[in-house]
Parts: sequence; C-alpha cells; structure tokens
Amino acid sequence: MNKTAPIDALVLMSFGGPEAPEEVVPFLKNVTAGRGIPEERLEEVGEHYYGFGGKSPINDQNKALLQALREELDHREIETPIIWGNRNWEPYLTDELRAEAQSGRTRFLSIDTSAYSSYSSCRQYREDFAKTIGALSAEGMTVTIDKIRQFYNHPGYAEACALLLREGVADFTKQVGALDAEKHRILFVTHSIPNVMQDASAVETSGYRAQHEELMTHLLNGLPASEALPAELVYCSRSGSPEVPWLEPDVNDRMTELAADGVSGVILVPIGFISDHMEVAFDLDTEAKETAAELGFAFTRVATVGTHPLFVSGLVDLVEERIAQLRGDETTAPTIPGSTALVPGSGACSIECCRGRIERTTEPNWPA
Ligand SMILES: CC1=C(CCC(=O)O)c2cc3nc(cc4[nH]c(cc5[nH]c(cc1n2)c(C)c5CCC(=O)O)c(CCC(=O)O)c4C)C(CCC(=O)O)=C3C
Ligand SMILES: [Fe+2]
Repeated sequence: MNKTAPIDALVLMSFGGPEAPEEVVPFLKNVTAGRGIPEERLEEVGEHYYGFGGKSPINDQNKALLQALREELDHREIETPIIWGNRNWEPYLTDELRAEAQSGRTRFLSIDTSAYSSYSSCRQYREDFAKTIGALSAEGMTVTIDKIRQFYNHPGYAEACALLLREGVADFTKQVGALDAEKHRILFVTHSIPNVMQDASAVETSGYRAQHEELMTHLLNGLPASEALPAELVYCSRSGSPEVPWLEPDVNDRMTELAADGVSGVILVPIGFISDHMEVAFDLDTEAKETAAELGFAFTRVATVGTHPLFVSGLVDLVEERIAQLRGDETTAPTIPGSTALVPGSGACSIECCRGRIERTTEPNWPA
C-alpha cells in the first residue's frame, strides 16, 4: 500500500557542495551563474573551501539526514522511497528525478533544507523544481514536485533548537562560572540576505527576519529565569557588492561593539542553519571564534539540529501534514506560539511569495 499517495517519492532537496579541490571553482560557478557576485568574493569563498581540503561538509550532513529520515519513515512503516537531490552540485535534482521517473515514480514531495522564507531559501528551490520539470518534460517525462512548508516555526525544529540551546548555555556557564546579564549575551545568528530580498520575503509571510524573531522569542521564553540573558539577532556570510545593503549587524562587528560596552562573553546560536555547513564551519567556528578570542570573550557555539530526533520526526510530521492537505483530509498545522503556519501554495509560501529576483533586476549588481 502506498501510504503517501498521491506522492510516489520524497526528495531531500539541498544546496550541494564540492567534494574535492578541483570541484570548488565549478561549484562556485554553478552557485553564482547569472549573479553579480564580485570575483574577489568568489576567490575568498573558494579559500574557505580549500581550507577544508576542498570538501564541503554539507554532503555528508545531508547523507546523514537522509539516513535518519529513512529510519523514521521505516519506523512509521512508510515504504515510500526517499532520495536526495541538489541545486548546485551532484547529485543534481534533475538527474535523480529522471532516474525515479524511469522507474515509474513521478509525483514528488520535497523536503528542503531551509527553515525560513526568502528568495534564496524558498522560492529559488521552487524555481529549481520548475527547471527540473521543464528539463524532464523536454525528454518526454511528466513529473510533479510539491514541497513541505518552511519549518522554522514547526515544533520539531523549534524544540530541537530549544534543547540544544540549553546544552549550549550549560557549556557556557561552566566556562564563566556564573551567568551575568551585564557581561554575557546570546547572539542568534543567521545568513545575511540583501535588504531587497528581506522586503520581498515579508509580503505574504511575516518575512525572513521576523520569522527568526518569532523563533528567538519562543526559545528565550523557554529558558529558565536563571539562564536568561539579553539576546539579539546578528548575521553572517554577507556577500555581493558593498554598495548593496544586506541585513546587519554582522556577527563580528557586533561582538566588537559589545566588547566596548563591557561584554565579555557570547553564546552564538546558529538558528539559520540546520547543520554545520560551510557558513557554520568557517564563518562561525573559524572567523567569529577568532574575533571572540581577540576580544578575550568566553565563547560557545550552540550545536545545529543536524539529525536530532525531534527535528527528524518533525520533518516526517510535515511530510504527513502536506500529504493530508494534498488529499483534502482534515489536518492540523502545528506551530510554536506566536506564529502561524504558512499558507499552502506550492507547499509553503504562496506562489506569489518571495519574488526577490524581480527587485534584484532593478539594481546594477543583480543582473536579470
Ligand atoms: C538565506 C541563505 C541560505 C540559508 C538557506 C539554505 O540553506 O538554502 C544559504 C545557504 C547556503 N549557501 C551556501 C553557499 C553559498 N551561498 C552563496 C551566496 C548566497 N547565499 C545567500 C543566501 C543564503 N544561502 C545569498 C543571498 C547569496 C548571494 C547571492 C545568491 O547566490 O543568491 C555562495 C556564493 C559565494 C558567496 O557569495 O558567499 C555560496 C558558495 C551553502 C553551502 C554551504 C556549504 O558548502 O557547506 C548553503 C547551505
Ligand atoms: Fe548562501
């Protein structure tokens, strides 16, 4: 029995990353095709990858997540295949779906590895689906791809983040002896995006930044009073041209400012990333950690959810939720308090949402 009808197969859809030094430049070319990212920035980002032997950590993390999802599906006696496809590197989405279609599975439900709404983290994946559908159609194959909603406010993701935050606070407390609201800060960190992309994300949902704030508020409310510290949202991994405004403050700049205000320790909480991919491994664990060391800060970087069982079972709950919606069955769409489930369109945002790309074309640095 196909417990997931009308879906034939699930797809873990991610960004992709190089496996070896010779793949770094071709990968970066794929990522930035048609974008106005300056050459110097690409060389700089290339160096981050070479610093890790030319291999991105993201693929092994996706393999682990794929395995964990398989186990959770098996546990629920759901036999539907789950495969993995990427936007920017092998295994490419189109190739994986072609192989499935040749085996007779043509209706897909995607689990994207991005938690929030924005062009880069939601709509661009849907454009990838459209490209794959178009490419396979040109080869005579008809496939459909739906997706689960953005999961930043799903209890599975949020409660996994909450437990990991408690562990991080415990680690930090050991380092400093006792928490002190004058001297210590919680900095929630996410990937910066251009301001125009932020604005476009906030048309039909609360938007990229406010979604992070909803989760932050929930996580802070969940901390016992003895662990309460002042907290704020900061950003990492800015790219693009310096004249184009992106979300700020940068995590390093903010730590430097805080040091001038008498702060001497930070807990970084990377709620924008589901696993320790390059932004976490380089921008936080290398660069931000160095900044903290220069400032003489106590420093803890909270773990990302990775394959946390609450996160993995939450994703499978979201698969079941979306399938129930597709069937027209009664279903609930649970969220953390103070947040609302995103409207089902092609899964998460409505089809008009997050059109960051259109605004970009009005800027000299963002060619159409
Ligand atoms: C919001 C967001 C997420 C989170 C949501 C999600 O997970 O999707 C994310 C994830 C990722 N971004 C990644 C890598 C890169 N992102 C770049 C460029 C950009 N990212 C942007 C935004 C985001 N990016 C934006 C607005 C740009 C600029 C222009 C553009 O392209 O729209 C560039 C080009 C060079 C540079 O500018 O840094 C690279 C190499 C990797 C792989 C890491 C690894 O290998 O472990 C992952 C998971
Ligand atoms: Fe990125």
